[in-house]
Amino acid sequence: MTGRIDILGAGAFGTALALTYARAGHAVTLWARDGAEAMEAARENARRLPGHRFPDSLRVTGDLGALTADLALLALPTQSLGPFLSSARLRAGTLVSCAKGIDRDTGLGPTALIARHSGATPAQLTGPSFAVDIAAGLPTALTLACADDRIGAAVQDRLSTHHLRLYRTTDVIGAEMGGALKNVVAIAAGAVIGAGYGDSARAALIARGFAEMARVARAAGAQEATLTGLSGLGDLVLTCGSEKSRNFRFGMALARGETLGPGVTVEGLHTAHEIAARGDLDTPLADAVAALADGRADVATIADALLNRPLKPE
Ligand SMILES: NC(=O)c1ccc[n+]([C@@H]2O[C@H](COP(=O)([O-])OP(=O)(O)OC[C@H]3O[C@@H](n4cnc5c(N)ncnc54)[C@H](O)[C@@H]3O)[C@@H](O)[C@H]2O)c1
Ligand SMILES: O=P(O)(O)OC[C@H](O)CO
Repeated sequence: MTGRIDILGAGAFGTALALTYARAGHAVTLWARDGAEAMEAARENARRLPGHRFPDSLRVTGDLGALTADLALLALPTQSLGPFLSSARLRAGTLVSCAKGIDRDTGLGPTALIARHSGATPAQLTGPSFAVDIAAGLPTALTLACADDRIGAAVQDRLSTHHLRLYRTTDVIGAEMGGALKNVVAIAAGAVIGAGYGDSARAALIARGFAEMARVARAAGAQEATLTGLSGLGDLVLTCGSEKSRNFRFGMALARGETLGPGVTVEGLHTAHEIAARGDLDTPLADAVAALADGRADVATIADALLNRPLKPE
């Protein structure tokens, strides 16, 4: 079934989804905070996702009033969501967040922010997916999480395409936590590779990182099965294993004393700080990523400290 879909946020991911749904026959309106007119004229997002011409059924606007679909996707970075939602007063019946993080001001995930700031039904779209892969039309599987399973099933149906297959869950917390926490582990994995510790060390870090993800997510109320699915383990494997990931590249750069260019979205940095600041659980990797990013310790010191903790059962 095709229809109208609004997408808010014309970064790499919002643009990739807009291309996907416009190609599938939906009438898509993509809202951009900056540069809407230039994108509409060029029929391309040259800054965030170059090389993909917009289909005729994709329209770009800078006017929030032009958004009238009953289903809207929010493709903004997590830390922007709260301020944006509180001022935007969106009308859509269902708002699907694509953000992978935890809001540092409130400690809330994206769907709780939607519920706090709008009357819409909140849902979360998450899982292993690089914007460039989706834009290229490569096969991709994601998780659509919605507490209301009837609405979730309808959204799953509408947002699945031939190449983009959506699975569904009502475990919104699990899906959100998997997406947020895998970014922290990806930064650590990037640091391991950047420091030259090798693939075996990265595999160990991924496994221990997954144990830490499960600990934090369970404490937040997530179901175990969600964490071993696309939104947890699936996205962890992708993000820790590819230099296409900004979180992974950020970790590599940290280990090498380099920086990424300005304006690069690195969600895991905020999530690491949020988890480390809570201090209520055993989270050595989140603590390490926060310390590394703040310049409080270097990779060698952190690796020594992690390796020399008391031995324990797995
Ligand atoms: N890029 C990917 O491959 C990918 C894949 C899956 C999920 N995501 C998630 O999608 C979210 C967005 O990532 P992205 O890759 O599109 O980021 P991006 O850096 O490419 O773009 C972010 C966009 O958000 C806009 N923006 C930022 N703050 C804003 C505000 N306050 N109001 C309005 N617009 C604002 C920017 O102008 C920019 O267009 C992140 O949470 C990310 O984890 C990204
Ligand atoms: O580039 P990253 O690190 O934000 O990762 C993008 C997606 O979350 C991968 O699923």
